[in-house]
Amino acid sequence: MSKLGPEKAIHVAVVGLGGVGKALMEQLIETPYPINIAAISNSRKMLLFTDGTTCFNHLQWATALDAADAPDTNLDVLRDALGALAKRSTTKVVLVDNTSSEAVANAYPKFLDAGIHVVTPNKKAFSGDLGLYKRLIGESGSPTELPRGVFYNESTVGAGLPIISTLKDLVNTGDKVKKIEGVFSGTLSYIFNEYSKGQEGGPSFSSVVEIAKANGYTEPHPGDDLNGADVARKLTILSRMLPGLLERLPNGHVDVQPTSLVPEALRDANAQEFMQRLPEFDEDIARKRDEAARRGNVLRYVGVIEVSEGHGRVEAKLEEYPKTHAFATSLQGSDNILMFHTERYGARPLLIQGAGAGNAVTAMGVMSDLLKLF
Ligand SMILES: NC(=O)C1=CN([C@@H]2O[C@H](COP(=O)(O)OP(=O)(O)OC[C@H]3O[C@@H](n4cnc5c(N)ncnc54)[C@H](OP(=O)(O)O)[C@@H]3O)[C@@H](O)[C@H]2O)C=CC1
Ligand SMILES: N[C@@H](CC=O)C(=O)O
Ligand code: NA
Repeated sequence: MSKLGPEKAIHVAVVGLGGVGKALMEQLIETPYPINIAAISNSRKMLLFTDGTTCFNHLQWATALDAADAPDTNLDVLRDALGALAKRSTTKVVLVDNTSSEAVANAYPKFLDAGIHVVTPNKKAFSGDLGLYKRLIGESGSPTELPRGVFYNESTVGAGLPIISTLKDLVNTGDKVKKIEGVFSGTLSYIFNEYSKGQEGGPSFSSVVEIAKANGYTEPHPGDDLNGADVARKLTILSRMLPGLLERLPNGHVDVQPTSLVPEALRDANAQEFMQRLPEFDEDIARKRDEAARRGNVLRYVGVIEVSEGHGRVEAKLEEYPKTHAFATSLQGSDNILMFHTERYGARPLLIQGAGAGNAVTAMGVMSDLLKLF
């Protein structure tokens, strides 16, 4: 329980109020830690409370945003307002990005340079352009007036599960990570956990995808999960944290070519058309499931990162596993399972398992990152 008084309150701007953003607002309202909401925004509207004169009622944020005549969601306006607040405040100012927007991700360096901290479940900045990533980790950039902000991104891999923090701890304490393998997608885990239960006559693939979407596991466009891009992003995020891996990969950078489960005809479909037309392709994937079942196996979508003497490998693929394998027996719902094979955890890997997608658990990871700033 926090004993911190209101004078210790950190200032938090919440950008993105979809599934994760709404769950975060609930946790911000409930928390005993002192937090001032400095701004809220979705893709259409933004409300700023950085001038200290607005009395913001946390409980009515949705009504306030809906009612607002505030069409400006300009990130420079937000950065300037938060930057000014950072200059005059004795406590920290934080941008929380709960979008999957590349535009917001691209703006992080400007926020960090203005002394604003960044907390986010958005994977784009840490898995996209290497130049942007180098700016984020401070390998490039120019001197700043205020001390540079720091970023926390626990929920970018395994939602609230302590994956990023564990990997940081392993690396920072000098352990040598040799291999990370597991099921990295909550959506694909849910889909194959449920789908493998049935055989001929079981649930259709598209109906299971529909439930994963309704449960808040999927990306805003479910094709981003089914084409393996989301797993590839998570593998890239972890790979970039692993000393010595990049130089062992072909061309010196992570280039995951994930197996895609998206039918060719739906490759360019928008989210709505994608979901409408997915049932047309149910038979193709049912055939794969039934063939695996006849061999006594189940389907699982897995990721592997390997670093060995002179060699590196990063892969995302659909594999068959015997029904007795841990990936077949121990996973339920949207579970992720990650195994860290390291020098110290030699004989038996360090294992992390639990819900790897869902609004509440993702918001919990974001919230836990925010609490690191007190
Ligand atoms: N759901 C999960 O289990 C997990 C999600 N994540 C990540 O969390 C993030 C959010 O996911 P989720 O909540 O499911 O997504 P949603 O689609 O439910 O919500 C996204 C929100 O972002 C807003 N938005 C989009 N673009 C902008 C922009 N340029 N400026 C301001 N707001 C914007 C949207 O506005 P509007 O309402 O106007 O459309 C919406 O409120 C994603 O990056 C996802 O990868 C990470 C781990 C797990
Ligand atoms: N869509 C993602 C959400 C978490 O990153 C997943 O299913 O794993
Ligand atoms: Na995590």
